[in-house]
Amino acid sequence: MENTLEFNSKEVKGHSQDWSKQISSFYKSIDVDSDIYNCLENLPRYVRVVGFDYTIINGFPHNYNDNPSKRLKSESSQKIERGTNTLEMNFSKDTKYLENIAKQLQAQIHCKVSLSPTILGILRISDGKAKINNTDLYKTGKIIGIDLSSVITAMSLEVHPNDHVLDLCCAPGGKLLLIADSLQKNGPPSKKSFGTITGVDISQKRISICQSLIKKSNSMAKIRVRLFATDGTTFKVPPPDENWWDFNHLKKNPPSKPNGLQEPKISKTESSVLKPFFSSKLLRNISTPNSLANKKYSKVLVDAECSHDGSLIHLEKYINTSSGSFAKLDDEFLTYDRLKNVSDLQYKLILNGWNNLCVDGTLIYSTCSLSYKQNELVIAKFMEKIIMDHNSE
Ligand SMILES: C[S@@+](CC[C@H](N)C(=O)[O-])C[C@H]1O[C@@H](n2cnc3c(N)ncnc32)[C@H](O)[C@@H]1O
Repeated sequence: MENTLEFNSKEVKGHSQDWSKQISSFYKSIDVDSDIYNCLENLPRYVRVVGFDYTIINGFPHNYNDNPSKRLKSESSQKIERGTNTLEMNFSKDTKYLENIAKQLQAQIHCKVSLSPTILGILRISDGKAKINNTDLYKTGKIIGIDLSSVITAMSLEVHPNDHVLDLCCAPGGKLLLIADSLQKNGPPSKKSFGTITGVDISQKRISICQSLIKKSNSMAKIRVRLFATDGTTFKVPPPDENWWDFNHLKKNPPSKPNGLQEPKISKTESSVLKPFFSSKLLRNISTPNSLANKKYSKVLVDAECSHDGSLIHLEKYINTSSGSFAKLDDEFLTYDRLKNVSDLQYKLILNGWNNLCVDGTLIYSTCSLSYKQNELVIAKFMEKIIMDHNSE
């Protein structure tokens, strides 16, 4: 099916009403409710309670009228399958804690806050425009804003505490921080929990925001994070040694040069020459032995740059603020040149994500666009390439 939105973006630029009609018909053609923008007025928003092991409650999706608190109390513990592990969750203890945070938040922002009926650890704020930045809970890093779809994307990686995760387009870092928390679910780093997350983003400004969010976070999981401000299409730094967290191991195997960094030899994005933009002290001090130069990540997330047409909250910001309009959205995100190049960029990002992924690893590709050109067609081109490469080996 053709993506009318992108093919016609040049013609509709500056004609916001046409564009709005056009996006509606585009959604209709892919079986998305064509009235999708009519609900822009009453969207809820979501926040994540930092430090949880985010768990889908009894499968997904759920009836939104369900009462999660009541249901969770009646099923005080539940076995959850996570990869090859079965985890026992104590819902009633978690629910009490979450209800308490929801109550505090409600008192601070003066609108209804409830537990998400689908994912334990997520709170639903009835008013999508409610601001959380001035609340104590946000300032002390106990909650962080996130879309429900972002939570589901990050959870789809099914991270295990020993996974080394690569997030190739990480800023501002909502998914990265959630994944870090999931790595921490068995407690501090150890032999059984040495997982890390490496975030990469090309935008210095956005990665600085990511760094601030990490610093603000109340979660110990930030010890597992390192960030690189560089191009995700060529990034090639291996994951850390599995003893990175062990001071004694470090003492016995000190890095050969300060910070384990060597003079650039090949390219700026090559292994062992690229300096992290941010990392915990332990992760910064590791040296990458030559034997690990070809080591790869067990999980890769490519949350690619896109046209943002599927993000209703994002669109609402453009349309319902005094300076906003569909035309502004066109100018900033849907220009012909941007759309022409974005699917090439997406293809290069997913291909490099694949090159950084170990055998039997998991790669998730996501966008906040509903367009075929940026989703199905990128995946098809990528699959074609890896099948061809495989056959010619
Ligand atoms: C959809 S946003 C990522 C959102 C992020 N994963 C999160 O959960 O907060 C896409 C990001 O891709 C970044 N980006 C664009 N081109 C890139 C490239 N060549 N390499 C790495 N990052 C890139 C943008 O700067 C932007 O921050």
